[in-house]
Amino acid sequence: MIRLQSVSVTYPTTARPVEVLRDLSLDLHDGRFTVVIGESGCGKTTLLNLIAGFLKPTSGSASIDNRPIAGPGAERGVVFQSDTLLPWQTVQENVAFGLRLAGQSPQQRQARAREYLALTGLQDYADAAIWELSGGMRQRVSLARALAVDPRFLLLDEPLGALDALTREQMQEHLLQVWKASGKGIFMITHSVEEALFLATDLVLLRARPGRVGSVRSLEFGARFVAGESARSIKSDPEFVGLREEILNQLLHPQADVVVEGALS
Ligand SMILES: Nc1ncnc2c1ncn2[C@@H]1O[C@H](COP(=O)(O)OP(=O)(O)OP(=O)(O)O)[C@@H](O)[C@H]1O
Repeated sequence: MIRLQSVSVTYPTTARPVEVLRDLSLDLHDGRFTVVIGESGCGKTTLLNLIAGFLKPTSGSASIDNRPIAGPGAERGVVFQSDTLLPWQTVQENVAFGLRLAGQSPQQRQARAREYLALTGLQDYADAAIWELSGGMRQRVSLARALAVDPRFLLLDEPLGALDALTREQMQEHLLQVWKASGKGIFMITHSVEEALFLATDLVLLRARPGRVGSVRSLEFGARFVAGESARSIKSDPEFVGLREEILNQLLHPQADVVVEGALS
């Protein structure tokens, strides 16, 4: 389990120190799909950077299995909004890239890359060049590359934000299928309330200035999708629609916060 305990982050900018997160506590459980939503600038990426080990808290602690997070680690794979693929390499070479750093033989790397290309539905594109792929396919390559090193947690910073609406819906379904098949813990940032509701098992609303947890909810819409219900049926369910409006209202009128107890541990 990844645990953030009373973390605060203050950036020492040239004008004056900026307190971005204050006294934030959050648990990320193995195998759960935690989604963070909150207004622009409330500190979501800062939170992801803490979990990834790119940043240390100004105060408080970030730990994995009670060990302090001292930097990036192979058990936490990160996928960013814009892909960071190597354009001169093929799809399969990109997926195998991280495995070279992990010290695997060429045969092991190719076998593992093929396995994760199949998981992300890209088995027919192994030899394609990156520039031949659509935005959604590139994000799937990024996902396959992060999964191939077998992290316990995937950290996704607005991974679907640059995609058109239809591809985004398809990728949401795809993410849930990958989550189910891989059993990984996922931590994801999004700006879309609908996306957050559909994907999250644990939905975290961040409050702004300084960023702190407004509420945490346990949800089962994603579990219903992986159990076989269609995305359209789930997203048009009155319960889903009602929650979407409620959360939009909370984002627009922060005083409407409700902290749901028991979802943090
Ligand atoms: N390295 C930094 N130095 C100084 N200020 C920073 C730094 N990184 C982020 N900030 C500031 O901290 C605040 C939170 O930034 P962060 O990127 O974490 O928010 P966010 O919720 O992810 O935003 P968005 O939704 O717009 O991506 C912003 O005001 C940003 O300008």
